[in-house]
Amino acid sequence: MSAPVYIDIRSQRGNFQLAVKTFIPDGIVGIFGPSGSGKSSLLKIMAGIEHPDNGQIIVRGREFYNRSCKIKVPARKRKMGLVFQEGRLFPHMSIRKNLLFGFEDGAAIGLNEVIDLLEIRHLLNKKPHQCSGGEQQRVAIGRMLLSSPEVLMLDEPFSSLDQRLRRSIIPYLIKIHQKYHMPIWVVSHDICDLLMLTNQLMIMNNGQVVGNGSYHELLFDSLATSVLQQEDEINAVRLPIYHIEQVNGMKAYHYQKQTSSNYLLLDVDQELEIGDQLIVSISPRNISLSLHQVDDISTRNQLAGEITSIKERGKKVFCQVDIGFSVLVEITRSACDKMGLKEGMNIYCLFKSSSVKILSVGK
Ligand SMILES: Nc1ncnc2c1ncn2[C@@H]1O[C@H](COP(=O)(O)OP(=O)(O)OP(=O)(O)O)[C@@H](O)[C@H]1O
Repeated sequence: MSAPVYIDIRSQRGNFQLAVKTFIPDGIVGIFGPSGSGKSSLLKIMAGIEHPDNGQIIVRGREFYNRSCKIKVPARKRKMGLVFQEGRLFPHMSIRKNLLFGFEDGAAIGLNEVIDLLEIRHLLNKKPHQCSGGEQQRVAIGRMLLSSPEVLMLDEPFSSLDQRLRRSIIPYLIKIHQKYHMPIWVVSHDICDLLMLTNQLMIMNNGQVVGNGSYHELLFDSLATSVLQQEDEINAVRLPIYHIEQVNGMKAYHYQKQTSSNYLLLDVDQELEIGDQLIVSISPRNISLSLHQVDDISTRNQLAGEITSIKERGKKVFCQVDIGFSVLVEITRSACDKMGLKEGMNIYCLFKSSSVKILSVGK
């Protein structure tokens, strides 16, 4: 649709040097890296709140910064919407007034649209302190949307909230992206939070971008691995529910539009409906591979797929398998050799219903 983002900047702040040279694609991008790696500094520079010492920034064809050409577009003209961790709502103003702050007539996104999208109508007459942390986050995002940003940037939008609350914002971010096709960049310390939103990650370390790509690619990238190795590998996937049926006394959730024998058998407390967007996680260690379906076994989920890649990470071997979505499966080298696993082979992924965690359910 539009050109992605090009950044080539250097910035010295005391002992810390930010030296970033990268492209950022459209879509939702998760920015991950240890504390002090420069994530917030980068977002502030992109927003125009701070400026680098030199370099160039181009966003969707517009040059925001070019030291040699003396271009320095001010923050208010950039339309880079940066939402801070704590939301920064005005405490003395009602939620309605907070939302309308910065809203200009003729803005691309209307007030009612934002109120409905973020489900905040019941909050309009309240003050920020009368809203929960999650509600305040939604209002802060709503206020930013009303300023018609071209890119929505969220700096640790989840970290002041407990896990359940902070994850409640994720379906709203997905809805924003689906509705407005707006690039969204999210900084988080929690890789699982990011993977609930997107597979596309940018990894930062010591002021540099050390990886930019899909989580599955980055897991096997030697530079990005220096950061990702601190984390357990995880499959976190977003699945739409297209059809629900009863199979052997359990509910089977079909996640592919076309008819398929692949479905998830899940232990779910809440009532799920067709059209729901389910975000689930499963550890690569909890999935087994089999060359055939296995009848006399208690493992209920046996999903047919194709091995798309086999890669090593330290002493571990990971198969990436397409079962209608891409999953990583951790196996031993000896199992891989004994089964003669190869890319392109048909395979079954076996896992217990109880090993699938439901992270979020949204519409
Ligand atoms: N204005 C400044 N003057 C001096 N040093 C600064 C300034 N701003 C940031 N820094 C330093 O830059 C480094 C990167 O900070 P930054 O906040 O960008 O990291 P971060 O990756 O967002 O960290 P966190 O995840 O903890 O928020 C830190 O060492 C910080 O102390």
